[in-house]
Amino acid sequence: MESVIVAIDGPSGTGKSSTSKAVAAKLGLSYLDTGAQYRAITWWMISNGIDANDADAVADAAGKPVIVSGTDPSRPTITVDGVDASGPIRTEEVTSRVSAVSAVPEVRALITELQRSIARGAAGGIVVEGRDIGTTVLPDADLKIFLTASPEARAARRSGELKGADVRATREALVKRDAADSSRKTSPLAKAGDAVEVDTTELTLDQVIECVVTLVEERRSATEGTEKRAGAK
Ligand SMILES: Nc1ncnc2c1ncn2[C@@H]1O[C@H](COP(=O)(O)OP(=O)(O)O)[C@@H](O)[C@H]1O
Ligand SMILES: Nc1ccn([C@@H]2O[C@H](COP(=O)(O)OP(=O)(O)O)[C@@H](O)[C@H]2O)c(=O)n1
Repeated sequence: MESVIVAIDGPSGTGKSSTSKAVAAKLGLSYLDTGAQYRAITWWMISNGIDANDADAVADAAGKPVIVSGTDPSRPTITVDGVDASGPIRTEEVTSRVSAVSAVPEVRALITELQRSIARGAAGGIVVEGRDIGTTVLPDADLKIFLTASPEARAARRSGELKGADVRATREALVKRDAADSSRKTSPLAKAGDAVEVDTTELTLDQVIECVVTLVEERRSATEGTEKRAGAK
């Protein structure tokens, strides 16, 4: 297989970003954080005075910001209208509004198209992480992984990142965001039927990375075997 497309989905704090970046770096693949794109469009809406809960206003403005994602796993970047957005997209304000903005079908249609064109352009292969990559964005991905972990483990990981954050409040915010992401009409957070589910609750990050690298390598050698047999016919 010349290039491999890996889709990694799952709720917040399951280890998607850390795992995807490390796997891409180890295997020489590109990397795309689709959550960062939804965060970027949400940041633009807030900066331009558009109410995230006003779906019509969000839909009308969705085509205005120009979002560009850099796909080097050792240095992922994101800009909005040429401005570095990597810091501002991680604020509490963006986190609390991103589910509303990302539920708007016009937003999803635009961002999904952007994601597909980035994946098509990644000649050596790519790891794409998000919520609907295996189900909607790249249903023909070579390998689909669905990461899970208990809400307690996920909240502990997240509050470890946000220094001083209360674990209970973090857990509540996270469960609320998962519920919104899983229940929206357009392309909800869901496990694809053919995805491999990995429960990371009791695993270290290194173990999760190793597990996914092994799955990619297995998939690659299985496909190469099939390609060789087809070529020999
Ligand atoms: N298996 C794991 N065990 C412990 N901590 C982890 C594990 N996987 C990820 N983390 C940590 O949890 C936090 C959230 O991980 P991240 O990759 O951002 O998750 P997601 O992208 O799914 O929201 C990070 O600080 C990361 O280092
Ligand atoms: N493919 C995706 C990725 C993210 N999202 C939305 O973007 C939000 C932020 O995603 P993220 O991956 O940055 O979230 P974290 O789990 O890293 O906090 C999610 O809560 C979803 O609302 C989405 O709808 N579809």
